Amino acid sequence: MRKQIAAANWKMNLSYQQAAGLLDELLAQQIELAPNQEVIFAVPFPYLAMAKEKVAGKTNYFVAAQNCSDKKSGAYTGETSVEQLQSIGIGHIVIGHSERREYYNESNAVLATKVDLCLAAGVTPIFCCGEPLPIREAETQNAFVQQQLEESLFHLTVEQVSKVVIAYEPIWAIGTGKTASTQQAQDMQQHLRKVLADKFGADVADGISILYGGSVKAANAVEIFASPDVDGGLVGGASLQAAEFTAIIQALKK
Ligand SMILES: O=C(CO)COP(=O)(O)O
Repeated sequence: MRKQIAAANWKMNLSYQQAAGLLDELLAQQIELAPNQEVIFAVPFPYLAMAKEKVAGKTNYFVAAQNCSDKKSGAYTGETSVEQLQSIGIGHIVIGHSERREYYNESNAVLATKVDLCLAAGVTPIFCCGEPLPIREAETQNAFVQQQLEESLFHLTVEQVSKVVIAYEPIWAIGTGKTASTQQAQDMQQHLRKVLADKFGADVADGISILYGGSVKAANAVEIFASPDVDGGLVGGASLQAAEFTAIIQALKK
């Protein structure tokens, strides 16, 4: 079975002390993960080293950055490169979250470059995609999200794309409490897997983990994760609560 992943996206939340305390509380549960299960904490840049230290030695627990530069290196004040993140042991980076696409104008082309930089450095990109509400209301979501994959991932080789984790996050479900229905999530993720199969072959598509994100909670995680094409979740608000995120981890398919 492909990897089942519970990924926490803390976004720009928590003080250092709160972040350290949350990790201590979560890790103290000593949740045993099955060989195909992973937990990833996507934490703000200043907390990466601390988080790495706390998950050290815990099998299948990882720390991710929430972004990276689309430049390899150089005079880009304030930016952080993939290679700098890799050099401190960061092996996963969230790429193209809808908040970065919206607030920082990250295009599919820029995101393709970021994916390339991740793969060149041996870092796993967690590639985010998803439609805004008007697209959903127009019922053109499949074409919209398919285009995001086509423009950012379809230049990859079979070997490269097999290393990508995808997170489908309908923008209208992010932070709203209005979770996509289980059917809506499954329909889209099944469509994305078919699109990937048509391009890269069924075996490769079947091996790619596709997460759902958008108001995942302890109360809905079991139902959402049970769908055949949902391989876990990328979780915002609920990941800031130890009890919530513990339940979400425990909802992963084995
Ligand atoms: O953006 C998200 C995760 O990346 C989802 O956020 P919420 O879980 O708060 O809806």
